[in-house]
Amino acid sequence: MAAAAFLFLFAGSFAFSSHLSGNLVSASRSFSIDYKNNYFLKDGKPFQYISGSIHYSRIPRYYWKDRLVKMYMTGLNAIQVYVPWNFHEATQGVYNFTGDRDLEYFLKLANQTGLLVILRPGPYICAEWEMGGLPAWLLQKPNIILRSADTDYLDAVDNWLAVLLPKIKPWLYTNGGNIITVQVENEYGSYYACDFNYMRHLRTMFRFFLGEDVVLFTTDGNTDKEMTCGTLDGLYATVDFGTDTNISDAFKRQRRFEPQGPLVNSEFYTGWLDHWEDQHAVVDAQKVSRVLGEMLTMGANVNMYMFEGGTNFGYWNGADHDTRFRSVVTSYDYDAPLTEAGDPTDKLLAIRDVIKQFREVPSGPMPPATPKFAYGFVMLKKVGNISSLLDTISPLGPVRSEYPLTFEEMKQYYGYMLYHTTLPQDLSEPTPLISPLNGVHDRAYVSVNGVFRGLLQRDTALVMNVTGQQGDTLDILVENMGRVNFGSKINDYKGLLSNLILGKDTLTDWKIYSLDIDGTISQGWPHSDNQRFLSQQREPSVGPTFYMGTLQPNGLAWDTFLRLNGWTKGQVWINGVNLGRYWPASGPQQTLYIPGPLLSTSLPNNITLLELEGAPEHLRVLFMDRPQLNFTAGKS
Ligand SMILES: CCCC/N=C1\SC[C@@H]2[C@H](O)[C@H](O)[C@@H](O)CN12
Repeated sequence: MAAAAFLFLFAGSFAFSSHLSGNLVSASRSFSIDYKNNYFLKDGKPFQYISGSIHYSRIPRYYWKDRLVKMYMTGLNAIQVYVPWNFHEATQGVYNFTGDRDLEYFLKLANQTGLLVILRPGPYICAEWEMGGLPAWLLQKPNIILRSADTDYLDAVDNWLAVLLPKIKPWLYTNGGNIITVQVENEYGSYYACDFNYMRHLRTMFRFFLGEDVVLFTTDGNTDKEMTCGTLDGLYATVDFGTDTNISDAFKRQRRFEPQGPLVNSEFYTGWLDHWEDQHAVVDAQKVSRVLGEMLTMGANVNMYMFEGGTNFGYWNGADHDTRFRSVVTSYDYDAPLTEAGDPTDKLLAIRDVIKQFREVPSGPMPPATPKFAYGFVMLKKVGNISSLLDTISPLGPVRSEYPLTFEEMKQYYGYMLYHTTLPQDLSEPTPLISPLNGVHDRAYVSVNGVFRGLLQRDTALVMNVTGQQGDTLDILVENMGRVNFGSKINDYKGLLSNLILGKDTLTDWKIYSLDIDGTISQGWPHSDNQRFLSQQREPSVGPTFYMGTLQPNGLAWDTFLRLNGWTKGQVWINGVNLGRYWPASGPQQTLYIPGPLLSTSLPNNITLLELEGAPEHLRVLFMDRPQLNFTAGKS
């Protein structure tokens, strides 16, 4: 970025850094490390933070204050917050800090609630978030080396940080705000690149925009290799570990890299994440509170990951790829002290009892769970299968290509894409349709002449049989199930990454439809032209099909949970808002959380479902007043 632009931005940020919300900064505010006495100093006095992770990107703005107050009433004095780059720059060069993306409003609410902030702006954040927070448009540059000194990557990072960091600077504690420390990158030691030029570049950028005073730190998993590649002079090294790690061993490892200074566990796991088809992860509350007490007794600073998990709305869930691709579920409940819906749990009460032994906990009642309502059953009706609705959801029509193009080549980064071609010859016998290079990313729903025939799936279903006649249509809907957010496979391209072979024929001459489902639904479809569907038959379909229904208002807009009993897998929208993926056929998640503020108290609430495989005969959905999981899902 041009030096003049930097200087302009720097001067600008300086002009605002001298005060915040009209209050001149008193000279005594400071937050630093006392290396002699091994603790943080806040305004010159010893300070131990007891913090909890909360992600504003996973909670509707309306509920931010509710969650923050509950965290404060638990006795926390700080929160830890990620900034997902792709949440704010989904399109390159277009920045969004409004509504549910209003970071500064979130910081202001935390400040008003009496909570300090440990900010983690990445640029990579992991977090079971799509591509670990990195924007998918980075993949436009073939062979880009993410999280490295790759110039294409660093150019994009510099442009992003030049927008984000000046917004953060006025919120630093020394400038009158509540941000006490700032993390650089995220568990970099776990990443294969181990590129110190990259980490030095980030350190330079953070210092340039945030100044010399703020405490910058790193967090790494608990092995020497991770600490070796993840740490850097000038960035205070911290560790992360859960209840099954020996605390002394963990902090001895931190001491090998920080012989002096405060002990810090930046991510003390209070629970864990869930993948589709896996068992629901839980962590024992008594174990969490006991280990927390042991660390606080040692004088350690602890951040509990997560304290409030929230939801992966829309397409924001991430994925893992160890032995195989595993997509993270829509709920980020994380078995955390506050549930996905922000309800206090016994785990929270146990943690509060521990914190009382170390600091004064605010007096007064813990705010109660938000009210939930069981609105009951709603009958849906079929709108039509995807192939019959392309005029509506793909108004620009197809891109023709000899061979398949990826989502990134089509410049659509999330959701679904339709690949259309025709059968090259008669197939009277079942003929294998195969992705020899495992190129289906991630799940493909295959139809012949509009009739659903089955699916292909990354890593686990590379072949299926097809029959038909020459010239029959072959429609393949490909779902991006969330980009890998950890490890070397985060450059996770989506779509049909390589050719499909049918029998001995390589399939060619594709029509590829970018699908703007979210944009179309947000403009009122299909409810806006429901005359067209009034006579719509009720019979369910198999294969990718839209359904619609209406939840009649009852004067209440309370939280509720959508149960899709008998449905298979798909996506759901309510009043145009994408609630996320459902997959009750696999679990463990069985319901989708619907925050009450998304509902209307007086107007019909529009429900739209994209069922990818098979709908139940009854076409019913159920609004319940509690979540449901199936604990039997997944491998034994
Ligand atoms: C064994 C893999 C460890 C990967 N690290 C994880 S899994 C859950 C958490 C979150 O992703 C968090 O964003 C990471 O920093 C640490 N962590």
